[in-house]
Amino acid sequence: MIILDNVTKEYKQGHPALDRVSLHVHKGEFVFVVGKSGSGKTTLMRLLLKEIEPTSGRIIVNGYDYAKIKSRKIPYLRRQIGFVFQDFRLLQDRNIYDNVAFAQKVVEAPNRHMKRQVLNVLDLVGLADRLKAFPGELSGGEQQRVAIARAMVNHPLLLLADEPTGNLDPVTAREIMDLLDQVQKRGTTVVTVTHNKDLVNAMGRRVISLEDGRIEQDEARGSYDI
Ligand SMILES: Nc1ncnc2c1ncn2[C@@H]1O[C@H](COP(=O)(O)OP(=O)(O)OP(=O)(O)O)[C@@H](O)[C@H]1O
Repeated sequence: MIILDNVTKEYKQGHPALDRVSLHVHKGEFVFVVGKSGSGKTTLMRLLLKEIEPTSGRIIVNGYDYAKIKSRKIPYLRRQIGFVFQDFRLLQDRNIYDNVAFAQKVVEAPNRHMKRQVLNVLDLVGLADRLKAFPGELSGGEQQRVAIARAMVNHPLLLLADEPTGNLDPVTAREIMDLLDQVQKRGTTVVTVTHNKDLVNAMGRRVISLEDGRIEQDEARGSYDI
């Protein structure tokens, strides 16, 4: 699903944010990426989203070689990747239904499927009864559920989450992590950047630790003990 081969990203010459990182993530895996501030976690996510280009090395996601992909194919690639951010990034002037439906419209899904799919994912995240609410009327945890529903509505093969629980209390954070766990159980590969040691240690999943742009540890049922 994800192959990184000797990937380096230098924003400024001589200071690699990622330094010769090689990594394989299999289809359907759940992976945590941990590490101190500045260790390169967000850079890794941005490379996987093809928001930025590596300075050197090779990135292949779902069979797409990022160096070779034609620009007209990039929308197809992005359609297969959902993402969730710490600050939710919902459209404040749209209701919950429209926030999720908007992701569908972006990929020009046929209208007759749209409504059913939106309702399905909102049901999955437990918000089927809040369709008409606006983001400002929801708690942080509920807003993150909407963001996850939006990320899932196109049935992505890969879900990238950058600090999805960073703004949430511990109980809500656990609920969001359990939701990502369900997303993975439905077949989506999930890569989650987090600083939340308790959750990483509770979930017993693969943990990739970055330090100064390099992979320090990569453990199948890892813990977070930096
Ligand atoms: N756009 C940019 N231009 C220049 N340097 C950058 C840029 N983005 C990140 N960096 C640098 O790259 C390094 C890695 O940053 P990155 O944001 O990937 O770290 P991080 O592990 O996500 O940190 P945090 O946990 O604080 O979000 C840091 O030294 C950072 O200052």
